[in-house]
Amino acid sequence: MRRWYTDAHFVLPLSPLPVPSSPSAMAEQKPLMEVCKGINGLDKVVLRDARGSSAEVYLFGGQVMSWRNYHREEMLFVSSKAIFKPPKAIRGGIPICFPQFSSHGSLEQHGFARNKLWTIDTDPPPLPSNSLIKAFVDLILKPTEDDLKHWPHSYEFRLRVALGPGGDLMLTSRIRNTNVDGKPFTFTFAYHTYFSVSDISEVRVEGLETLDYFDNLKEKERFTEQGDAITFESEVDKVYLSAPTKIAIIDHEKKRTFVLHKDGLPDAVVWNPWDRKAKAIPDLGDDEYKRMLCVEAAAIEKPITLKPGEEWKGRLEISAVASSYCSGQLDPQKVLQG
Ligand SMILES: O=P(O)(O)OC[C@H]1O[C@H](O)[C@H](O)[C@@H](O)[C@@H]1O
Repeated sequence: MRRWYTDAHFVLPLSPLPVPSSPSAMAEQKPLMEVCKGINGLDKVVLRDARGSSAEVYLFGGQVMSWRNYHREEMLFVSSKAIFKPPKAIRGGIPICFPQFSSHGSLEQHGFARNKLWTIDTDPPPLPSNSLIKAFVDLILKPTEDDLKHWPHSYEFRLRVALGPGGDLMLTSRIRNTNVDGKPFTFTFAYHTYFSVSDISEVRVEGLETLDYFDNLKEKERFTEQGDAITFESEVDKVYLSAPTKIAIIDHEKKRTFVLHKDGLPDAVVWNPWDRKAKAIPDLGDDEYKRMLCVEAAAIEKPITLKPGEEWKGRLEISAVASSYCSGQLDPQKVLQG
């Protein structure tokens, strides 16, 4: 594998560059993976595939901040008031909640991973030879001496962000216990994904019907969801337990369906702050709750425990498909072929 480094730029072709279809396509051809400056000079990695989909990952937070389809349409929501000043977490994209989801423990809300500067692994493990992935980056987070004072565990967290065939966004987290004192550690986790939606009142979530959930708005009391797809008309903050591996977010107005495929992440959080809470969140516009929905693949109810040397893996794949989507049909392949 070849690599180029310059002071301002770091470019890593992951496979032979695609053959452009025309001279203008040739002029537009850009590297599949590039490191450059984002908002407020923060470093970001840009991934692109040959057909024009892309993803942007900020090293601060290891946070995916953009995911665009072939038509260059943005799939993720980022608040217009988002603050890009470490160590404040950025409101939007896909913050990583680790080693604690929400306030389920003694650490700061959602743990510290979203407030840390991650590094790029310049020599990542290779993709499997049969992989269809065209562009990817591996980010790594390890504790500093100072971090160990707050959470006394050594770990290596490797986050792989990839663009799959069809422009899907693929996130793989591998967390390894590297403690040398023989001690296990326990954590909870979420991919806190902010989806961009046309109008929250026109959105339906399928796949969570009849599940049990903890309602964060009712002191985490346990309830059972009714049989209908989930729709939105007020604040929602629920942790659905043992959710299926596939969940669909159907945006009627945009005629778009997001299909989430999760693995190693049993739970799913659904959050929309609605009008009153949106006004109380300083880095969210008053009306922006209408254009966002968080559906978060997570491991919360049963925290993960790792002994030294053990590794945990949690994967999320998201595809965005045109909604000729049939209700109740959660297989993205069928949707694409339909
Ligand atoms: O404001 P943040 O710390 O980013 O948290 C935003 C939201 O995250 C999750 O979805 C939680 O379930 C909510 O209770 C929380 O309000």
